[in-house]
Amino acid sequence: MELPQNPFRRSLDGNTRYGCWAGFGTGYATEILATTGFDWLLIDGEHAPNTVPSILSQLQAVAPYPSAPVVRTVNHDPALIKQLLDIGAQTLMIPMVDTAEQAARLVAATRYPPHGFRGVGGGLTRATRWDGVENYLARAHEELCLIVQVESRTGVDNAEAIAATEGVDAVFVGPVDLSTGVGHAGNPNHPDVQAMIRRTLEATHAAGKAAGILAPAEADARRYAQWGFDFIAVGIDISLLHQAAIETISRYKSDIPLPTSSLGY
Ligand SMILES: O=C(O)C(=O)C[C@H](O)[C@@H](O)CO
Repeated sequence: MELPQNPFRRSLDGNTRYGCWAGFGTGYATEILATTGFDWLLIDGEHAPNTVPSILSQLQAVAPYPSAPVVRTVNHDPALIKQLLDIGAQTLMIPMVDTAEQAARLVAATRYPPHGFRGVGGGLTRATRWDGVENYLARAHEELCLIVQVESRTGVDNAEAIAATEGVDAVFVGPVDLSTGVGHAGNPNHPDVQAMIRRTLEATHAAGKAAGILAPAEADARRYAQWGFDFIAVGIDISLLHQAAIETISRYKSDIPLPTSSLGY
């Protein structure tokens, strides 16, 4: 069979693509999201209770739907990256990338020798459809998409070099970690943080790469779309359930405390 296409990579055509964080860690919940019209879904292996098997079940659950899966790793471990690629993740988001050297090593972790050091799983893997994909070893990289997260002052300072790293396809700003790391905890809208976000966006576009960001508050998402962000996560499933539950019960009970965050995290 032909190498499966990567719908996320192919969707990055200059139009803003809207996504949702998938944080429940189950195929059942992520499949529900996949039926609702989001362009892409972030299966979060960093902060959600996910493991390689739970990510596999979510990839299988969303496969029939148009929402493209993006898998976020918990760290930079090449062994974990190998496992996630082997179960068929084609788009990876890696958190906390501060330097071009880190970015280059992450690229190498996704490529087979001589272009990198990914180990060969061959017929054991869903990625190769159990050895059914023709020329997988030579062609796998064509349908991979590597997104690195810039979410520190150092990362912003190095944004040009990170974005220009060959094999990096996109840069995703982590507004919560960035704002917290520079002394504005929970306030990505602080002018200093907004300037850092804009700088990262411009550096990414100057390198010819796509830029993404998380913005659950509608005003933020609309502003970032206007700035030219290519993909924006406009919701977090956990927060959507939490908010809807509170709104529902507070129609019947007057003593329910309303959510304090206006950012929607
Ligand atoms: O720093 C950020 O912003 C992110 O990387 C996203 C957070 O990790 C997200 O889990 C907040 O809910």
